[in-house]
Amino acid sequence: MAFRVCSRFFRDSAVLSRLVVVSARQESASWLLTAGTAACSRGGRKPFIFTPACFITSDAFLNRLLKGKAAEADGAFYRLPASVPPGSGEQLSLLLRQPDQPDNPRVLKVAIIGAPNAGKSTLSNQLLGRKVFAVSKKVHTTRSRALGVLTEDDTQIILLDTPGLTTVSKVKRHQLEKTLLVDPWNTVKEADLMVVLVDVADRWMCSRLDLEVLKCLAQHPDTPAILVLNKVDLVKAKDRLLDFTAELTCGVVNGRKMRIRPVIKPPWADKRPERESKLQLDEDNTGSEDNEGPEDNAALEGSAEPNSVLSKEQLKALKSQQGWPHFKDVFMLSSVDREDVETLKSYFMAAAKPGSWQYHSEVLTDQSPEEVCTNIIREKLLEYLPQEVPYSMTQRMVIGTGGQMVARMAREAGEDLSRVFLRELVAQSEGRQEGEGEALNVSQKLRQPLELSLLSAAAASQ
Ligand SMILES: Nc1nc2c(ncn2[C@@H]2O[C@H](COP(=O)(O)OP(=O)(O)OP(=O)(O)O)[C@@H](O)[C@H]2O)c(=O)[nH]1
Repeated sequence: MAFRVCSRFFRDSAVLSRLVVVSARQESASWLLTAGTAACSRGGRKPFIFTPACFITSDAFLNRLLKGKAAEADGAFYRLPASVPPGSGEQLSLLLRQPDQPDNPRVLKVAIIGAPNAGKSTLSNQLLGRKVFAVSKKVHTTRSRALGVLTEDDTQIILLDTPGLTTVSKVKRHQLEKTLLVDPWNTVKEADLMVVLVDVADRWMCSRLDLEVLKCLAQHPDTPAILVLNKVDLVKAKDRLLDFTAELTCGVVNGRKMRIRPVIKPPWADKRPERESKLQLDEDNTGSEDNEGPEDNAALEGSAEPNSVLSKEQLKALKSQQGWPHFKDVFMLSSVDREDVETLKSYFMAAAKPGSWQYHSEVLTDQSPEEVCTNIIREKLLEYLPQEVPYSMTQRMVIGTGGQMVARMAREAGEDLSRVFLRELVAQSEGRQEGEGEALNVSQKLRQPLELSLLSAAAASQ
C-alpha cells in the first residue's frame, strides 16, 4: 500500500512523519511504531501506538525530504504553465490544432469528484499552475464540467473538473442547472483515474463518504480511484486524519488491511457517541432526500439516471456504507499549499500510461475566453455577496456603499483574468476599433467594463 503524506503534514506532525520515514526503511517485516510522544505531549495529548498491518511508502515525499530544495532546483517545478488565448477564434483553433506529440507520449485523464465545496476547483487550479476554474466559499460554484490540461515533458494530464455531486431533489429545490446532475457522471465515464476529494474540515464529511460519491464509485468499479483528504491545514489534531482514513476506506487500501489502534484512549474518544448520533442524523436526512421516486428523475428531462445501473439492494447497501474499500492510494493535503500539490502531481505523472496526447501542449483549458470571464465574474459575485445569492440579489447589493463593492469585485476579476490571459487587458471604448485601444491599467481602467458585466450578471439573475 502506498500511503502518501505531504510535507505540511510532516512539518505539523512528528507522529506521521515518523510513520513514513520508518516504513521506508523497513521493507519486509511487520513493525510496530510507538509514535510521537513529543508531538502528542506538546499538545497535552496522550501517546498512541499505531500498528499498521501493511507497509507504507512515499517515494515522492521521501525524495523531496531527502533532496530538500535541491529537488526543486532542477527547474521541473517551475515550468511556466500555458495560458488562455484572449479571442474565441484563437482558442478554438488551438483546441483543434494537432497535438505536438513527443516520441513517447503518455497520457492520463483524471476526474476530480466530491461533494460541493470539497475544493475540486482549487486543487485543479493549483495542479494547472493557473486559475482557470472559479473558486468560492459557496457551494456549487462550478456549474458544468470543464477540463484543464497539464503538459510536462512527454506527459499530458487531462484534469476533468466536475460540479459537486448532488441529488435530483436538491437540483429541483434550488432550481440549479441540470448539468450539475449529468456532468460529473459523464465525466467519470471517460476517466482513467478518479480522485475522490473529501473536505476533512467539514465535520459531517470527514468520516463518511457522500452517498453520491459512493454511488459514483460503485458504478465505475473498474476505474482506479484514490482518496484525497483535502484542507488538512484546517485540522488541528493531525492524528485524527488516520481515523478519517480508516473510516473513509473501511480500513482497506489497495486490497490490504490497515489497522490503527490507539493504545491509550484518546481524549476525543469520549465525544464519539455524540458524533455518531449526528452522523446518523445526517444519514437520515440524506436518505430522505435520496429516496426519490422514478417520477422525480423523469421530471428532469434528459438528465442521466445515475442510479439506474445500481440495483435497489446495492443502493441500500451503499446507504449503510461509510467508506469505500477499493481505493488504490490515500493522500492528505492542503490544496492551497503548492508543495503538497506537487506530490499529487508527481503521482499523476507516474501513473500516466503510454498513449497519444489529446491536445496541443499550449492548451490550458477547453473553456472559451468568454466562459472563463463569466465564471470569474460569477466567482466574485458568490464570494462577496450574501449567502442567499443569487436568488434574492439586488443591484444595490452588488454596487455597495459608494460603489466600493462593485469596484473591488471588478478589480479582483480583472487581476484574475489578466493572469489567465497573460496580458494586460484592454478596455474597448466606444468608437474605437479592436486593437486600437491603449493598454490600460487593469485595476483602474478595466473597472468600468467589468462593473457593467457584474451589474448585468446581477440583473440577469434577479
Ligand atoms: N483552508 C483551505 N481552504 C481550501 C482548501 N481547498 C479549498 N479551499 C477553500 O474551499 C472553498 C471551496 O473551494 P472550491 O475549489 O470552490 O470547491 P469545489 O469543490 O470546486 O466547489 P463546488 O463548485 O461547489 O463543487 C474555497 O473557499 C477554497 O478557497 C484547502 O486545502 N485549505
